[in-house]
Amino acid sequence: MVTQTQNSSGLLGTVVAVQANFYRVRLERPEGENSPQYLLCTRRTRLKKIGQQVMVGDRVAIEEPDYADERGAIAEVFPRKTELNRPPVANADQILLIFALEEPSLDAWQLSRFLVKAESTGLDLCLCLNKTDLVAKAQQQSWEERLGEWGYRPVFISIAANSGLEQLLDRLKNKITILAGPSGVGKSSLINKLIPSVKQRVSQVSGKLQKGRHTTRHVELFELPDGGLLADTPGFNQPDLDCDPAQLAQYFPEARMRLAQGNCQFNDCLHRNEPNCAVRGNWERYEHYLRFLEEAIARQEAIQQTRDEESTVKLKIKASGQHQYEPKLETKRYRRRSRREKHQALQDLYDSQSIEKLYEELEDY
Ligand SMILES: Nc1nc2c(ncn2[C@@H]2O[C@H](COP(=O)(O)OP(=O)(O)OP(=O)(O)O)[C@@H](O)[C@H]2O)c(=O)[nH]1
Ligand SMILES: [Zn+2]
Repeated sequence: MVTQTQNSSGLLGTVVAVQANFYRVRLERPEGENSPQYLLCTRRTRLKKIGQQVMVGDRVAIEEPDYADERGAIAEVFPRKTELNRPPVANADQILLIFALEEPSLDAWQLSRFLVKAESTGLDLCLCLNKTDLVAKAQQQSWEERLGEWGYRPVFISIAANSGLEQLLDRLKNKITILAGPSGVGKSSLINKLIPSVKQRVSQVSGKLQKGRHTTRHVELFELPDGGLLADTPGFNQPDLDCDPAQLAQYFPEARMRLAQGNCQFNDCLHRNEPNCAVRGNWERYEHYLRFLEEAIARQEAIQQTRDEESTVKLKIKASGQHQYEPKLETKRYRRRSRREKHQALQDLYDSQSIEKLYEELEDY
């Protein structure tokens, strides 16, 4: 447990953008009306030494604020409620998954894949369907019913027609939300709509933070007008399902509900052909489950195989270009020497006056 820092300023904030060694921090309680709301901070050496990373979404304590220059130093990172690696965001409360009803047409398989991926993070999930202006009411209702069977109650919006946005904003209030969804569904349009003032685009304030904007590792948090932060992530069309096959059923609300009502005969049931399975049945996405399961198993097997091969064989490429695996010879393992041991070795070399050896040692010291 990290205790509150002893720093005199008692200044707390949330990291809203990270780029290289700089962190843009939004202050919780700006000092005064004219003092800055954001400080560009570095990370204290002490944090580097203990390997404490700072992520977007982290709640931090700041030392030595320089309001004139809008600079500061992060002295402490508070324990995280949640932590996601891809995208790298700390303390996120939920994922806002956005799809369009048309342009591009809503595809059940693609939607299902994104839903499963989102469920696998363990964060809450809010599904939003955009572009209601492009479909007839009946089509919207049919999706509403269908998704209800899947276990989801989507928020229907039209950014173009300005509809449903109040309801959506309500779901985002005072939360850290990660925005995700395929290309072309309206993610950028939504950000522009919800955050009308360009000034609120937190990373635009600084040239330094702007550079990495469209790289996959770059995440920025946008401040919502009524409180709350929205993390923009790059669009992707086919999320990889890299989850544990045994966990997959937990990422389908329909399967979760069946497992809550009854048990499978076998504890390690994968819900395929096993006898007395509580999950197998006549529900629409059962075929999605089966296909994703095969994918997750294949992925796991491929990883295992690569590991096995790496540990026992090495790839040799012959002059003819032919690839051949050969058994690996036992590699000599070097034990990492402690600093004290290294120091002693240097002292010995110095004493023996072997200058060349001494230089060699100094290079990796
Ligand atoms: N008809 C209609 N078009 C919309 C709506 N919302 C967004 N669009 C349009 O959809 C297109 C794609 O919107 P973007 O906001 O760029 O989509 P995106 O999800 O950010 O796409 P990527 O940047 O590729 O990830 C644009 O031409 C928008 O004008 C809507 O509610 N109705
Ligand atoms: Zn089962």
